[in-house]
Amino acid sequence: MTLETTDPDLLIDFRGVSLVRDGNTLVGPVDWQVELDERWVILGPNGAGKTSLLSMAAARVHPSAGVAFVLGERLGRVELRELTTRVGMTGGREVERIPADEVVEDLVVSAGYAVLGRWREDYGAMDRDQALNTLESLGAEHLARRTYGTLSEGERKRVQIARALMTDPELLLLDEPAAGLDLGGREELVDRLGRLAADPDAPALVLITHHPEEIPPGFSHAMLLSHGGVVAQGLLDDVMTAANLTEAFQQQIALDVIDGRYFARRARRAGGHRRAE
Ligand SMILES: Nc1ncnc2c1ncn2[C@@H]1O[C@H](COP(=O)(O)OP(=O)(O)OP(=O)(O)O)[C@@H](O)[C@H]1O
Repeated sequence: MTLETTDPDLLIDFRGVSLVRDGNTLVGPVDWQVELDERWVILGPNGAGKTSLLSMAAARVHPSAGVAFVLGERLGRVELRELTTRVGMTGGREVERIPADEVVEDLVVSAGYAVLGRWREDYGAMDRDQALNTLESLGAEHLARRTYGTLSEGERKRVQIARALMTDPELLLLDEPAAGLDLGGREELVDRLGRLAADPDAPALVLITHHPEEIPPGFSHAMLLSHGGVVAQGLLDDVMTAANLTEAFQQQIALDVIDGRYFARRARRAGGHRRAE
């Protein structure tokens, strides 16, 4: 591949990509390729550069250095706005601007028109059906007539994902979708995202999380970031090791895999074991 072209099977093709602000490198240089049917998780401590990397994949910002293709278009050579409608993203600033009195169905259906808090008369029956189907796929169809402000945090997260899916994006980026959820809400969301990951018609997925417990079953690849650099990336099982997590989080981490899920904790020092009575 030349600097001007990318493999058509790659939805994200980053080569030596960095994002620099005020002289500080927030992330990079990163080489990263995401294929059509891949489901990626990006994991790393606070400030590692996860959101910075995702904002370039979302075509929200241009890289400061390197060559970046998103959905076959080279960032810097294409109007970012042309790409943003093809990439769904949740967890960005837009979420804070959702009016409390917005009806859930309207919120989801209006995604196709990239508007917030504005109900248009000309949404067709097909749009409404698609919105209800999308809500249903996330187990949220019963919330369709509720106002957004009355929803629990877990319900809001599912509605936000439904809104992001409404435009049939080719790539869906989820920035900490389980943040702020209680145990039940987290497990419900992990289950829904696992089903999305298993759906062959679903877009390619990239999910940011701080916690291995939040990686849904069916995710295929992972990238571990620390201090703006890549600690490891590749197949999920190869990347999710105690040694890699220990390096990324700069403390001794022990890791268990139970029912295809990862559970991490700080490793006990020898002799430090106390049994619960
Ligand atoms: N516009 C900016 N100017 C300067 N520094 C920035 C800017 N945006 C982010 N940073 C810094 O860049 C680093 C990476 O931020 P980023 O939000 O990408 O990390 P993150 O891994 O998503 O963190 P978190 O897990 O806490 O959300 C942080 O140290 C942050 O303070």
